[in-house]
Amino acid sequence: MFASTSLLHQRVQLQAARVPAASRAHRRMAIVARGSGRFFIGGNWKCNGTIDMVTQLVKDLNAGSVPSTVEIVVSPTFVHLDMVKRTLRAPFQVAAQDCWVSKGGAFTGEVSAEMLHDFGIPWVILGHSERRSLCREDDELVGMKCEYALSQGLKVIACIGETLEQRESGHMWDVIDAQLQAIANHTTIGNWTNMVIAYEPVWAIGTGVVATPEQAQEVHAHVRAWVAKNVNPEVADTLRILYGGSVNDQNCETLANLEDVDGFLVGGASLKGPSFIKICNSEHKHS
Ligand SMILES: O=C(CO)COP(=O)(O)O
Repeated sequence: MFASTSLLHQRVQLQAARVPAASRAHRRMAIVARGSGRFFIGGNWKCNGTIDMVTQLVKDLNAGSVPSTVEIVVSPTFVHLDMVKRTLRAPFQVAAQDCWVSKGGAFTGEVSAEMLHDFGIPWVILGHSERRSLCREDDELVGMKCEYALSQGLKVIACIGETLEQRESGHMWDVIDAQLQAIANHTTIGNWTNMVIAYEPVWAIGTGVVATPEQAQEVHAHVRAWVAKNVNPEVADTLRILYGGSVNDQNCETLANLEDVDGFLVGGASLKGPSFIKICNSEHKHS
């Protein structure tokens, strides 16, 4: 089910219109030329899984057929991470769901970026809304985490997104801009190629209410325009902006076809192997 269309955002469309954007096809060629998958699918397993369940999920993913043009990264819990990394076949990669903000040491319960790098974990998700709300991670902390993880050679899936209250009260663009600004403050231009941005409206996460194609495209275009204006136009052209929030194997094709949607970050549906494989094939059908 798609959420009802909001009419909030002429400002963004005007802003987006001022920035000469590369076409989707041109953008994807540039992304491929620098060696990345032109479309990106993340599977965020959150705090789920037993050894048996994870073993079966890895088996299902390994048996699936996925296009070589798509970069696919699954993110198990810390305890399952090494097991999944060792048993999942290429092209699947793995990501941690978080890491500590600085060098490891006396920080009970934490896992540092250098430990992940040492284990050969290429990616980390940072700033997920569940960590922002449940663990009180603010914009500045998320920016600092991005900076440290990137400095240790990790690639980052940086999450942003507004709550329903922020959207309905007209504060959504300020919230999104502040989240982007904090990330940009801590990221060198060169490091943006090691980062993807995941737009995950909080009201769509785990609710079954997915953003409408208009809502998703509007925010993705805004994010690209913001990065073009405040970071660098070339960075914006090749930045992969993912949508997350109730993506499933039924709605993924419509969303994958949107101009500024370069992939997904999938929660619940990434725990079901066959569904996730279908989502991994959603963009391929449009190429
Ligand atoms: O939070 C998400 C991915 O990080 C989205 O979760 P759902 O796909 O379960 O809505």
